[in-house]
Amino acid sequence: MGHGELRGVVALDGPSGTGKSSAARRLAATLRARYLDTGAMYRAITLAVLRAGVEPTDTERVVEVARAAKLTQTSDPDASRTLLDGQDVGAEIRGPEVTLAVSPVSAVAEVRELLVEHQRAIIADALATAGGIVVEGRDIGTVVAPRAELKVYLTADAQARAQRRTKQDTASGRAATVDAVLADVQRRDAYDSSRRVSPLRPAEDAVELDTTPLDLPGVVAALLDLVEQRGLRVVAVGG
Ligand SMILES: Nc1ncnc2c1ncn2[C@@H]1O[C@H](COP(=O)(O)OP(=O)(O)O)[C@@H](O)[C@H]1O
Ligand SMILES: Nc1ccn([C@H]2C[C@H](O)[C@@H](COP(=O)(O)OP(=O)(O)O)O2)c(=O)n1
Repeated sequence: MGHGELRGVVALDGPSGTGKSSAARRLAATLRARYLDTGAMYRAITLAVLRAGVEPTDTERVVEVARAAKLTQTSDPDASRTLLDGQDVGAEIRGPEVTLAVSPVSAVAEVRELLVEHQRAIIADALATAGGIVVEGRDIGTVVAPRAELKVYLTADAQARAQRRTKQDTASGRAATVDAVLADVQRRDAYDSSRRVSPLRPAEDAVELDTTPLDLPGVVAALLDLVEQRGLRVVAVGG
């Protein structure tokens, strides 16, 4: 596989609805780099927990399920897929049942250890094969890739984030009101920021980017600027 135009790791963190997934995917596609959605991995383990009939707060059994689950996360920005025990669960992991249960599951230290190890292996492989990867989540700059060449922490007003999510849910056929989505966004923000293990917070050396006044192309352009300023964009010679 040929090398793309990104050298190294771009870490994108931030709360729900700030545009991490969409911006990371577009940035990676533009730079012909790899893309890793770590939230999808926590969601897939959460789906496995629900399918096993285990309570998301039953830490011991959650860890057993996480250990037994066969999780595959692909890193192609144009076809990022999540497979659980061989089955594509991309749609199901975005549903309300998983969204409701994902915070307690992702607060379990052993679950995080397993997934962080898996994520680091995907990153190492991407660096070897494509030269660069954009990784998004909550703890990429702080825990998963603390030596990332660029760390960006995305923020946006809760109201703006709830509006974006509501539009997205409606478009994918899930009924949602802005108020209900706002309550969910705030509940998860509080939970993810206050958990003991790897809480959501910006790395000390992260650049903060407030996306409230920006549209998606605007966010991607700002990220591309940062990539170029750091000298991480190389123009491939001969493809
Ligand atoms: N800057 C933006 N302005 C308007 N809508 C946006 C912006 N960034 C993302 N969106 C939309 O908001 C929704 C949530 O974005 P997503 O990338 O999934 O956020 P995150 O990964 O941070 O939760 C998506 O429907 C996306 O298209
Ligand atoms: N690196 C990560 C990524 C996600 N998580 C947790 C916290 C989030 O509430 C869930 C779901 O993440 P995801 O990015 O898919 O969620 P949103 O797209 O923001 O709704 O997983 C995490 O703890 N660490």
